[in-house]
Amino acid sequence: SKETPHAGRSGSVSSPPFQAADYSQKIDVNPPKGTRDFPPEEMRLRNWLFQNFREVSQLFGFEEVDYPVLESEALYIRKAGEEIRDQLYCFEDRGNRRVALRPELTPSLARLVMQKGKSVPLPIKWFAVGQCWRYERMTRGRRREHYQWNMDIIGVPDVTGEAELISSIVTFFKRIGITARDVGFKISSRKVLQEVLSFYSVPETSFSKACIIIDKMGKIPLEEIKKELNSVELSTEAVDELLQVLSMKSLTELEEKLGAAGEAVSELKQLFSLAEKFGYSEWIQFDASVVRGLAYYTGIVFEGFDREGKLRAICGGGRYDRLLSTFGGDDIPACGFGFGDAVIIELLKERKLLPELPLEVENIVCSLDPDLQGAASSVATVLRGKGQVFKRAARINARRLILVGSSEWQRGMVSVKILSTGEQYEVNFDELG
Ligand SMILES: OCc1cccc(Br)n1
Repeated sequence: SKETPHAGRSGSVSSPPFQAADYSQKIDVNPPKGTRDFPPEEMRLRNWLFQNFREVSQLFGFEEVDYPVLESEALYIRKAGEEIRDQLYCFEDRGNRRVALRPELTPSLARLVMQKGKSVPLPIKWFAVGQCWRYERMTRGRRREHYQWNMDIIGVPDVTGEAELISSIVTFFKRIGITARDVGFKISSRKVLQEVLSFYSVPETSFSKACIIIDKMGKIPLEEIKKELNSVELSTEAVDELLQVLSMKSLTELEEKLGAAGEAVSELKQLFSLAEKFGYSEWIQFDASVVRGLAYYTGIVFEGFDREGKLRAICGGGRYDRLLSTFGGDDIPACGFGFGDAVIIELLKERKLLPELPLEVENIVCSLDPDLQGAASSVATVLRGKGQVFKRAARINARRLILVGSSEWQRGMVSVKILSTGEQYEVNFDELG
């Protein structure tokens, strides 16, 4: 572009604070790699999905919160080798601060809970729907942003928290036509892992790293998994024992292995018993291989999966009782889940359950005479004032066409045409509402 010298206040010439637009090159009209636009039709589907997220959250008595998309990078610097850390969308801002586009919402929630301290009575029940980011090499062509629905309960130490969270997700699935034949929840507890590793006096510092490695099972070769577990101080014997336990799919089998006295088995049994009471037993199954890929989980973990096995996990969550202390705060028991906006839409498409969301319009107001534009505006304003929603374009399936014609207007009347039936009648302008 032609550089126009910018005479600063002192009159000296400095380089312009910005490059003037260069109109010789057409800009790339696509959004940045890995991101999406939401034109009207896609936006209606997104609003429908988020409305269901919000209504279910409020049905369970949760309050909506939100946080900045941009957070201090420090919130996400965990040393457990998580994928989310490797893909952090981070940079140094103009104030030389290390910042990141949030890859998840839970650390922001923990920060806000710490900020609020004792001013917020427990239990806290908050939900959020927020855009989250990752910077992934586009080789895999995966998205770099998605919207995540989160529900979190802070201050409830027992598994009633997790039971309620799973119930809220089941409620959501039912509202949008998904049944237990389409989707299930694999449920386990990181205390299973902890109890096995404690038999082999594996250092506590290896626990989170071991969880992250195990979460890669099925994604990388088993030999690689074993090697990585050895590298975080698990003996070959401990690894073999662990892999054997992780293959368990029955609580009875687990109880035979670990005994009934430990927290892992007792909490899982309590959760399955509560599931009976909530009426969602058919949706859940024990699966010891579920550990989830976030370092801070400390107890029950769960993930929603599609029973046809075609899609990635639909949602996931669990208990994270020690997240606040990793930020220097006092620990408060907590559990929560994240539910992305992409896989669920893929599932609805698969199951032919996408909702029909035509643009709905009540009225189109149309003046038949250029001199009646003002009158048409008065009619539109009255209709709007009465909560009527209308759009002027003729290509949308409005219910009524309000015609402001000269002869009728002189009699204080407007014509109303019901587009679906063709029925037409006159209405006194003063009685429009
Ligand atoms: O599920 C992990 C994740 C985090 C941020 C953005 C996207 Br897309 N995916």
